[in-house]
Formats: sequence, structure tokens, C-alpha cells
Amino acid sequence: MGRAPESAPAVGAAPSSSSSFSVPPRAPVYLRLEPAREPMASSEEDGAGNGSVEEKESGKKAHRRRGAVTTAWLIFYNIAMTAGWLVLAIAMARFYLENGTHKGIYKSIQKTLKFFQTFALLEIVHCAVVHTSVLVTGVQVSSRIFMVWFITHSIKQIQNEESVILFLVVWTVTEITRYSFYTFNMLNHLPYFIKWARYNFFIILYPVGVVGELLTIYAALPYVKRSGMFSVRLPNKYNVSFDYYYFLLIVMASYVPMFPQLYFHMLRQRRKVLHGEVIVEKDD
Ligand SMILES: CCCCCCCCCCCCC/C=C/C(=O)SCCNC(=O)CCNC(=O)[C@H](O)C(C)(C)COP(=O)(O)OP(=O)(O)OC[C@H]1O[C@@H](n2cnc3c(N)ncnc32)[C@H](O)[C@@H]1OP(=O)(O)O
Repeated sequence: MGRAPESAPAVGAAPSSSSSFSVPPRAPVYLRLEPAREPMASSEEDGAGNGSVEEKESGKKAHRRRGAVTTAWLIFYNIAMTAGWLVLAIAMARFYLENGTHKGIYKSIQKTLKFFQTFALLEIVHCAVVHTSVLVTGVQVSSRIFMVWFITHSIKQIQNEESVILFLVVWTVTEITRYSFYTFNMLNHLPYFIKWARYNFFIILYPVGVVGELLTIYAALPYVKRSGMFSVRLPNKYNVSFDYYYFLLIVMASYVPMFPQLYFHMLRQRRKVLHGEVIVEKDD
């Protein structure tokens, strides 16, 4: 992440009264953001390993080149994802305003949703160059992919459930906030509201989104039980059985231990970003 200009107003410092993160009144303090932690490079890449000065220099140049290419890709990716979820938001709002009902919204936006939510699988790869957990990102992305492809795409009878619209709206607000945060943060021009939204909206949106997803899976259960979809019955030549109905019950149960891990991860990120930055007196 880039470094904010040193004259940048302190984030979380004594601000206007409207801010919800005011610090005790005192002389204005300014914030010098910690220099962005460059993606960790292996020793041979950053020239810290053994080798001649030329090898070390080429290693550092390779790292900078990789850094520049990686940064350019992430900025493109974040802008594209922000735009994609904005298109989804506008399409859903337009459908509802034109038709006065939520029934049919999913069908009208499903291609865009499938494309951008599947594209987000790249975030597991991005974990190699951004400071985030592969496990947390993997669980988050896999739960989304599961909902999009193995529930709403595969079980058409539930596509008009209110719970589908609930989680779609929550996902959309969340992702527009999240990807615009990443974009502005990487461009070193992060509006405080975007930062505030990134680390506060989830407090409500995360549990609401989970409720929407669980209600949708629950609504799908009767159709799965009746159709036996995605299931393998005995006897068969592999002597293996699989029942998608009971698998969905297990998935629903897995939210209980898994969701709190993601939620507490976000709360930790929130404390780090909104309250944990180093506030230093401005050098006169
Ligand atoms: C086979 C069946 C599978 C079924 C699985 C079932 C499991 C069920 C349990 C799971 C339940 C989850 C259900 C989900 C519901 C919803 O999503 S509802 C909608 C609301 N959701 C949210 O609010 C969460 C949104 N998701 C996220 O925020 C992320 O996905 C996250 C992984 C959960 C957290 O993101 P993370 O990146 O870890 O935190 P940040 O603070 O944003 O970033 C950390 C650092 O990484 C940098 N970074 C990350 N991505 C980028 C990027 N694209 N570009 C640039 N930088 C990036 C970020 O800037 C931070 O850097 P530092 O500032 O240096 O720390």
C-alpha cells in the first residue's frame, strides 16, 4: 500500500464533531501512516541472500518490477470489481423500480453476479501479495461460490425467495465498499467515509448476509430432498453414497463455528485500521 502524504490529516485524530471516532480534544496531531509494507519478497528476490552486488541489485529490481506489475494488476482488479458490483446494484434497483417486485431480480442479474463472484476466486491468489489470511479469504470466497453456483444457480425454485434478495443486496453494498476501499487505498487518496464504511458496515451487514444465506439454503432443502439432486444412492459400483440434503444441513451447521472466525477477523482489522494506527506529534 502506498504512503499517505505526511500532511495528511490524522485519521482518527481530533476531527469535526460528526466523526464517531473522535480522540480527546488536544493539540492537532498528525498521522504518518506506517510506510506500506511491500509484499514480502523471498531473500533471493530482495537481494538479501548470498550473492554478488549485481545479483542483489537485480533481485531488488525484479522485486520492484514485480511490485509495480502486481500493484497495477490489483488496482485494475479492484476498479473492475467495484464497477461490476456497482452495475449489479444499479441493475437490481432499476428492475425493482420498473417492476415493483423482487420476483425476477435474480434472473435479471445472474450472469453478472456469477461472473464477478467467480472472478473473486482470484483473491485466494492475491493473498500471496496482500496482507490477508488465505484461510479467511478462502472460507469467505468459497461460501460465496457455493451460494451462487450450488444453491441459487442449481435450485431454480428458490431464486425468487426474499432471502436471496436480502443476501444479494448485502453482498453488493459490502463489495462496493470493500473494493472501492482497496482502490482508493492503493491510489493513496482514501476518503475517510470509505474507510469508515469498510470497517463499520460489516458489523450489521455480515450477520444480515449470513441470515439471508442460511434462509436461502433452508428454503432449498425440500426441493433437494424431493429431487435427490447431486446425491449418490447405494448400491453402486463404487459402494459410495452421498446425500446433498444432509450435506446442506452440515453446511448450515458449519456457519456456527466458521462465521465467528470471519467476523472476529474483521473486528481485528477494524481495531487495527481505525484505532491501532500510530499517532505521532507532527515534527515542527
Ligand atoms: C464446499 C462448501 C463450502 C461452504 C462453506 C461454508 C462456510 C460458511 C461460513 C462462512 C460464512 C460467511 C458468509 C458470508 C456472508 C457475507 O459475506 S455477507 C456480506 C457481508 N460480508 C462482509 O462484510 C465480509 C466481506 N468480506 C471481506 O471483507 C473479506 O472477504 C475478508 C477476507 C472476510 C476480510 O478481508 P481482508 O482482506 O482480510 O481484510 P481487509 O482489512 O480488507 O484487508 C487486509 C489487508 O489486505 C489488503 N487487501 C486485501 N485485498 C486487497 C485487494 N484486492 N487489493 C489491495 N489490497 C488488498 C488490505 O488493503 C489490507 O492491507 P493492510 O492495510 O496492509 O493490512
